[in-house]
Amino acid sequence: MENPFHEFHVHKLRATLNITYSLFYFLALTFIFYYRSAAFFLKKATGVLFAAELVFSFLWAIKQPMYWRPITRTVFPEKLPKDEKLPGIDVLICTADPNKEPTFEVINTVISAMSLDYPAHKLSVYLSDDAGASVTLNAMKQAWVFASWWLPFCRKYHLKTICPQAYFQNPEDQEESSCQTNDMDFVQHSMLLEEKYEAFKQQVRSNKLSGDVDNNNNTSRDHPPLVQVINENCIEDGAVTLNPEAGEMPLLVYVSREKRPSHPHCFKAGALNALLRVSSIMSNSPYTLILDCDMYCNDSISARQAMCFFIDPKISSSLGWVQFPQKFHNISDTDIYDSQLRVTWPVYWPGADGLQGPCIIGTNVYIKRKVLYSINITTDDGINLKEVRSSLGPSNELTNSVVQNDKLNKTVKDKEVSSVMVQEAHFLASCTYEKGTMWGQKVGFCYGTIVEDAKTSIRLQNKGWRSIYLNPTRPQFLGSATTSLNEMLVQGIRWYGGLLDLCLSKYCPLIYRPSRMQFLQKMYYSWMVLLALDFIPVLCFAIIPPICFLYGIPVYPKLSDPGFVAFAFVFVSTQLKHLSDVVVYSGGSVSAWVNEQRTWMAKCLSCYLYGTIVCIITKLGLHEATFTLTDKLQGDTTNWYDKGIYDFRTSKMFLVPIVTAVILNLCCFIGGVARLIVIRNWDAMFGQMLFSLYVLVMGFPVLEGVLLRKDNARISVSASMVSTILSLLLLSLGYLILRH
Ligand SMILES: O=c1ccn([C@@H]2O[C@H](COP(=O)(O)OP(=O)(O)O[C@H]3O[C@H](CO)[C@@H](O)[C@H](O)[C@H]3O)[C@@H](O)[C@H]2O)c(=O)[nH]1
Ligand SMILES: [Mn+2]
Repeated sequence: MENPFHEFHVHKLRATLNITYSLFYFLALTFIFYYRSAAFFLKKATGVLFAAELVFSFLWAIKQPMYWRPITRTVFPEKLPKDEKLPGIDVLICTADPNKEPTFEVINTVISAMSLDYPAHKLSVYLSDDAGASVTLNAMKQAWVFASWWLPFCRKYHLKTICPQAYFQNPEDQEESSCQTNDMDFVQHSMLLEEKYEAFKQQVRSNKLSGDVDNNNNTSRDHPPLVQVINENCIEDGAVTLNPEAGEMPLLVYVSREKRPSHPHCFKAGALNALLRVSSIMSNSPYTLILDCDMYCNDSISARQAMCFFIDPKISSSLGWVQFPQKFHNISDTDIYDSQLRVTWPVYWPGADGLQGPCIIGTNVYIKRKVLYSINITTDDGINLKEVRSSLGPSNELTNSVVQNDKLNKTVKDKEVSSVMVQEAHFLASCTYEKGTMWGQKVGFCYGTIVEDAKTSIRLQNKGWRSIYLNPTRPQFLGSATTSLNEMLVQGIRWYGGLLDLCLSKYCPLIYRPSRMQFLQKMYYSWMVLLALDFIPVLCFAIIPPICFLYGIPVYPKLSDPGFVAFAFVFVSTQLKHLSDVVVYSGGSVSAWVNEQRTWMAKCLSCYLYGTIVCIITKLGLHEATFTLTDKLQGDTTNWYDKGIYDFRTSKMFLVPIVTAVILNLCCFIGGVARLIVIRNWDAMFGQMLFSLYVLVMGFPVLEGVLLRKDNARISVSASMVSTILSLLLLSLGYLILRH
């Protein structure tokens, strides 16, 4: 074999089918344009529809390259060199609010990262706590004690489920491990650990109850920096005692950067940059693993898997990051909101991998440290010290470590972090440190956005850094997905609004200069940042054809007209393509496909629409961008989600466009069919009738929520009223415009 560590496979058949499909689709679109421009001046309605079709086609076109070279990868971590030869890794984890992000879960993420199968002296774990909460700090200390028992257990039995909470909650995971070892010793050891785990859990919980007072919102926005190395020296007596035979443990550091109301804190990017600096002067590993606090390591092997690429001399010099997918532990069977983003991981991201590499998605990603320090890819010949210093800021320690790191894999790994170092770390975590430096611009994660991951990726890929996507069968990381309509919409507005905002800046992938991105890769990135604009065609298609149907105005060719075929092809094949993405490539069922269609329509009509609006008013300076954390506490919302019933308890504003579209189509469908029965021009109106019917089928849960349901998660009467009034307004407006 040519390459010992990894290999990849281009799905040639899939690619060929996709390219052929794109070609036919393109021809159909061309015909539609021809048809529309011929009839352009004849009717008012088709003019707007034509515009919507143009936007639709453009968005379709920029998405296509993602289908043209899908690749999947396999790694052989067992062939990696000996442990001494492996480079160090710093795990950087962020948390921001102990009330929305349960401390015990955050701590489980930390422990799972400490338990990665990697030499302990080459692994360091840093937690950034933006709230500066003492509960979190205390929990870290307790975690250290518990880890002193947990880590040897994981090592001894080569545990895969290295996150304690997951291990003790899922009996199958324990069984799987015991099958591997199959001995009494293991069972006893596991029971001992369970006792320690329960005690640890109680301790963290009771701490939280007594510690609530000091975690109000004020302290979270206004607190001094605090950096503390967690080890046996800072442990007070507790319910669990330290394991005297723990063996070597990874370095564990708690970092709470300084926050002051007068200083912008730049959300997660600010937190990560502080972690980058602090970790630089301590462990200074050449690689980092970025994790959200709600994403635990679900397997111990990911670090070695990532190294299979970084260590390969053929690709390592231009490889910036290795991205793993975001998978979730709280997905129900029906997954009505497509919370798992089903198609993204087996279809889109392998496609992006074939085009010089996927975007960073903020978590589950191994990034080469030097990439983030903006040291040019090509600088083999010396670094300009002065330049480095002026961009990194006044700390000499930091400059030195960065330069060292770049020269060779000289991981100065001294477990004894000196007090001088800790003092310097406080300086690096202060909120004035970045003043006058390049942090957030050319160094570290980018500021001025709420999607720091996408913006940073665009910057780095334009500089020529490549990336790799690895999607192993066993999910390496599991997180908590948003499982209520409200959470999903709030998160969606943040994502898609934030992405669109990039497109209206110099970071727009199509115009960014200078750029080393290839053309198809630019298209992939444009597709991503322009996702929100899908709402334009969907909104138009949901309103214009049905209203015209009601008033008997044809907007599509007659059924007997050959032109009908082009429209029918586009509509039907779009559905079939998506169906095949869901069923053939993502292992979903037909009902999963229906759910995805529904979710997509709901997203278009609310989060894409509002994301665009928020983006525009932010650009106009009428609104300040904020990072609204997702709620990781699963209250009674989970119940509805698990039962597969839509939970419509969200703001009226989000619901109204969705409900209006469905009510409008219902009215138009009933009225239109009545008219058809009288006038009998089926031939001319067939397309429109079918289209409205489709909207109604997809919108059925909405109709149910308005008309049939009596529970408290139904669509509120007021939302239904507003939507009905709005539909009537649209119908009257349509009447005025179309019939006069
Ligand atoms: O001021 C902040 C805000 C957020 N976070 C952390 O950022 C992470 C992501 O926040 P979350 O509420 O979980 O948002 P998600 O929408 O789930 O995050 C997704 O989207 C983000 C970009 O919008 C990416 O950064 C994330 O990696 C990606 O998982 C969490 O660990 C937070 O603690 C901070 O540390 N400081
Ligand atoms: Mn999250």
